[in-house]
Amino acid sequence: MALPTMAPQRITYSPAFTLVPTYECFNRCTYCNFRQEIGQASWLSIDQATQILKSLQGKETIEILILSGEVHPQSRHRSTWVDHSFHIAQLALEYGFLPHTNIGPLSRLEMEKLRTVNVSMGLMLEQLTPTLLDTVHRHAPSKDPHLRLGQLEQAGALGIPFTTGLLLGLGETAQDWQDTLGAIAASFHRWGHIQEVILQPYRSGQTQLAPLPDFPLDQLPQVVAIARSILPAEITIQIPPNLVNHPGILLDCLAAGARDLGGIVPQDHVNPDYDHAPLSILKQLLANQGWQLQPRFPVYTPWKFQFSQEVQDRLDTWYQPISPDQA
Ligand SMILES: O=c1nc2n(C[C@H](O)[C@H](O)[C@H](O)CO)c3cc(O)ccc3cc-2c(=O)[nH]1
Ligand SMILES: C[C@H]1O[C@@H](n2cnc3c(N)ncnc32)[C@H](O)[C@@H]1O
Ligand code: MET
Ligand code: SF4
Repeated sequence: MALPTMAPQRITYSPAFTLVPTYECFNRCTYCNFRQEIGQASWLSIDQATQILKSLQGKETIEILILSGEVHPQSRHRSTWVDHSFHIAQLALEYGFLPHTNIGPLSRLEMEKLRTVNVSMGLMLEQLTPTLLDTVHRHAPSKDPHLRLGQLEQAGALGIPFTTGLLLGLGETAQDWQDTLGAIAASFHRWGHIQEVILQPYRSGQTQLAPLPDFPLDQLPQVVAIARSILPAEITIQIPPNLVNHPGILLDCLAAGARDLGGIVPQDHVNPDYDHAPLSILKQLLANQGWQLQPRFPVYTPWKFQFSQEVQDRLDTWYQPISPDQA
């Protein structure tokens, strides 16, 4: 008798493109390969953004990921920076894409403004332990864990679909992983807004202020298993395949409960030294183990959230109405 064949399990990714309002950043996270010194980088102009968005139309891109260096909350340039990020997201919507913004911690008013032009937003919690404020985050006020946890709460109170995550390998302990994951789970239980948690292994690059040893990739499947046991089932665990560039470990992470590969982008601006493998290679690798790689939107359950009319109209163009004979 033939054994019943298992239907292939779905693994998702987001066909994305990253736009960077500015690489200038007032923080100095010692591991960052993205930031540039203030006054040394030009900002992305609206004209440049328009050209890029036009060139992406009609291809596979769905999500425009807006990642930025940060302007100090008390700087007189702060509102210019927030407004600029707003206009880039608005432009992305106009050109037919679904924007997701992660530009650092925001005041309530700033978050309320940006939500009107984003389908989801994000901020990595990194790690909850305050000890990192004496080491890698000594000169990064935005990485205060209380400030960042407050952002999860603020996004929850505002009902914004949210992505967060852990940066692994900063000098934290296994207990710190559990504490950070526990705090994310607690915020989700209060508000129900966290859709995915990224487990991002630190990988060194060419331009960080102070290199750290790489996070030992062979420990990642164990971290995925811990995360799966702490996080509610509604939260998807995401791992970046360009940083987890060892096929056996990538598959072990899926076996341990990771179900998403995040934004697959032509160029990862945060980790410019780690290109993504071609999609066809990833698809085949996963298919060999009975996993089916499929694109997804940057918001998982849009019917659970309220959006601005502008965002809702754009979402409606992507979500095909279900016809009565399909229902
Ligand atoms: O390609 C990347 N996408 C990154 N993404 C995007 C992510 O992979 C997903 O595409 C989006 O969250 C959409 O759901 C982030 C999103 C966040 O909210 C916070 C941090 C990151 C970090 C990265 C990153 O380093 N590289
Ligand atoms: C956008 C997110 O990218 C992550 N990030 C910043 N620098 C690195 C690096 N060298 N390796 C991996 N992730 C990094 C941080 O977690 C930040 O919040
Ligand atoms: N500056 C933001 C943060 O660290 C997002 C980009 S990091 C490369 O949260
Ligand atoms: S990780 Fe983000 S906050 Fe830290 S220096 Fe880089 S751009 Fe700035």
